[in-house]
Amino acid sequence: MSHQKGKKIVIKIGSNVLTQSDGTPDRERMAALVDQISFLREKELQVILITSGAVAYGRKSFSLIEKTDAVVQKQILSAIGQVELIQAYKQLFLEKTVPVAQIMVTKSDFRDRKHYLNMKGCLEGLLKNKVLPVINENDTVSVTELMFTDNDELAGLVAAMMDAHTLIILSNVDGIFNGHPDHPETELIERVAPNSPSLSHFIAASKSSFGRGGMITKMNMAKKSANLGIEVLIANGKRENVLIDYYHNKLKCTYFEPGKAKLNPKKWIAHSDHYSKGEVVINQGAEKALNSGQTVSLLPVGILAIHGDFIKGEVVRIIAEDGRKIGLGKAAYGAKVAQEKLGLNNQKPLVHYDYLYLFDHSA
Ligand SMILES: Nc1ncnc2c1ncn2[C@@H]1O[C@H](COP(=O)(O)OP(=O)(O)O)[C@@H](O)[C@H]1O
Ligand SMILES: N[C@@H](CCC(=O)OP(=O)(O)O)C(=O)O
Repeated sequence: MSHQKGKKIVIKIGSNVLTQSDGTPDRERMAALVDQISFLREKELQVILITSGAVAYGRKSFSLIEKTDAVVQKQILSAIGQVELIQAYKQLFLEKTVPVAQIMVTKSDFRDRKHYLNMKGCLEGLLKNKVLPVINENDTVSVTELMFTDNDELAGLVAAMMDAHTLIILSNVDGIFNGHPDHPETELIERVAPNSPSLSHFIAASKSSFGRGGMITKMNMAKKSANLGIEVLIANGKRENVLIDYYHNKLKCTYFEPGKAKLNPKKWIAHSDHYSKGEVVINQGAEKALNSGQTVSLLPVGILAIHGDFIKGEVVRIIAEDGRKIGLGKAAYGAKVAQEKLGLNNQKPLVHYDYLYLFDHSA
């Protein structure tokens, strides 16, 4: 693995990496990671940081005085903790003369193309100006269904959006093990080839004390990102010199080999399942054509039904006759026009090939 100048790396740090076992902030660990990120920047790699820890920091710095609803509690703690978290990063990066910027996002910011491009433009501007973007989910407004599964999902979305070369997920384990990491006989899975079968049977539902999603989301997100051409490493952020070892290609971790990179616009579509506004049911002929490996767009002649409402530019879910989810695509026109063209020949594609993403059923 060589590290070209300008290589874009997204690094995600989990809550557990930044806290000690009793939940108090682990300043030493944060300082060590700040040093290492600064080292990568000195080597002229571009880094985007996704960091969890707001709730954990808030919990340790503030005690609620009134009986408060659990959801509001989390909102309060994250709002309080985020200030502490970013303050701690700012102070430490200042010592390294690295300017930082705080970016708080919600799932809806990935919902439409406009928000998405605005966010991307801002991050690109920051990188160009050599500012380190420090991203976290805006937990004060993201509750229940508006939430990302966790920051691993957010990190995958950001890596795809920014066309990153590498995504490094730092947790409190060395990677994915072929059993529970606490069992002595389990071994670290060091390499995962593109399109290899799911590893979910190895993963216990347990998660670390402050984590939200657990290893399953990390694995799903890592596979998806690798299929989009991004190399993904799940590694132990508590390990000394984890990022330096990454730089010197000697990191012990789970490495997801990147698949062949696909066309760029497809990356945001691949991550848009939750945001799709409508469904397009296609016939068997259309399904076969789309899966043929050829450059095929989705034409109205192969569409059996349109469900839900969507406008031009929004993402639609593509469904087989028997209800299987086949893929996602950006609609070239809205649901109303699509209804009129249903089953007709010689019509403009509803989803152009460049904006069509088919699910990989091995993931
Ligand atoms: N097969 C496995 N390999 C590695 N970790 C596993 C496995 N099964 C369960 N886990 C658990 O997943 C946890 C990491 O996920 P999570 O709690 O979400 O961390 P983070 O806070 O870093 O996002 C580990 O601490 C570990 O206990
Ligand atoms: N936005 C939350 C992050 C929640 C989360 O995803 O945590 P983790 O599983 O540790 O990455 C916080 O800062 O506390």
